[in-house]
Amino acid sequence: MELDVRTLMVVFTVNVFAVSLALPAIMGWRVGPAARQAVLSTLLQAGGWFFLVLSTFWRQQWQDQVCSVLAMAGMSASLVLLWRSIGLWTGRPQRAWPMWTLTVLMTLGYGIGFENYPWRVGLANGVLGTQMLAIVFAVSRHSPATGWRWRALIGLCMGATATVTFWRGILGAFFTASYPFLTAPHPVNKVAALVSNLSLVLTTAAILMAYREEAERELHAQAITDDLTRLLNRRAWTERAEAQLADARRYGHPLVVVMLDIDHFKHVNDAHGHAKGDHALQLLARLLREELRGGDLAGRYGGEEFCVILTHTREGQALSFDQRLRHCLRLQSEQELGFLLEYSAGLAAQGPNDQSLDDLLRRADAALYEAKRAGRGQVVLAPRSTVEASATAVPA
Ligand SMILES: Nc1nc2c(ncn2[C@@H]2O[C@H](COP(=O)(O)OP(=O)(O)OP(=O)(O)O)[C@@H](O)[C@H]2O)c(=O)[nH]1
Repeated sequence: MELDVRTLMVVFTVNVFAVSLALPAIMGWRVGPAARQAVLSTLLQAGGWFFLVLSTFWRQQWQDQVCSVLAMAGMSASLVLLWRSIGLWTGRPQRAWPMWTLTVLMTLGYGIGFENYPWRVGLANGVLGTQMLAIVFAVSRHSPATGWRWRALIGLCMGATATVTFWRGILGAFFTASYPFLTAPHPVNKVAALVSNLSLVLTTAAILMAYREEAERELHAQAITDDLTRLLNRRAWTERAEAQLADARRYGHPLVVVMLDIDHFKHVNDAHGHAKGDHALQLLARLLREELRGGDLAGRYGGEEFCVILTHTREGQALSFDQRLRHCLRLQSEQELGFLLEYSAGLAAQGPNDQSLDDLLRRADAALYEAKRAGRGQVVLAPRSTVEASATAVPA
């Protein structure tokens, strides 16, 4: 069977164009930056190949030079964009200027030295192959938040394409007589065309997998996050808090639950408007995030009520946390909201009688009620045992 290299290149170009139209049609237009750059990458690849095929109709004429330069620029830029989208998807974006610099220098060097065949073929393939290896490196870096399948697919495709690209570059630069032009029926050209076609199919599948993974991650984040404050919502907080509590019981480390509720919040809404009320909730959520340590857990429990788990923490440290938060809220609320915002808090340290999170929450809630009843703007520590707690607790 005789494979015609130019025909394979034309088929490939048509396929890349089809993919660059199909991807946005499948993903939609309102996608994140990673997916957008991946789509743009296929579009540039299609453009690059279009000019490459076009260039083969005018060998060694000025049209060949213009089309080839555009082809190299498009292909190289396409690789940079794919590399960038992988950085975003894996949560490890890198500075892009070295890659862009390579693209610009290669395009310039290629255009200026076009008459020198070994130079231009060696340079272009060397740089393109290097950029492909950068992609292989990007997908092979440890990224626990992303699946390995799509990364492995891209790594495989780019590894194979880089191999034929370097092979072509070495032939062009050092064995020019055996590799006279791009569409010559040389094995490297046939293999390159086949590898490119195969790699396009698999890379497209990998891009769609990465996109689906991103969409799933976003959906999950939305499902566990409170829209207004960006803290965990009640269900997610409860789930995680139960796990924290189980850990604390298993390893015997101290843990404190804090329930806090903004004081006179109805008045905040009535006097300053609902938007200001929302801003107040966001302010307290932000300060909570800033004041908490890594393993601690804050969530919006409902309306103007928040719940916090302080791990490896005893009552004294929890009281210091409350003092810090209270102090920051006083300062920031005057500055940002234009009025003083305060909260009441109930604090319950895990004791031997607490069988579940519900027990702890009940005691913290009773203490919060006490704080409200005692005049607000203060913290109350729940008595340690559930028996004592039920004695002081007043139904909320
Ligand atoms: N702006 C805003 N207000 C909310 C939100 N969720 C609940 N609220 C309001 O929070 C207010 C809570 O009022 P109350 O339960 O009477 O509590 P309070 O006025 O803070 O009184 P105390 O807790 O006893 O100090 C209600 O007016 C709710 O409408 C929200 O997401 N945004």
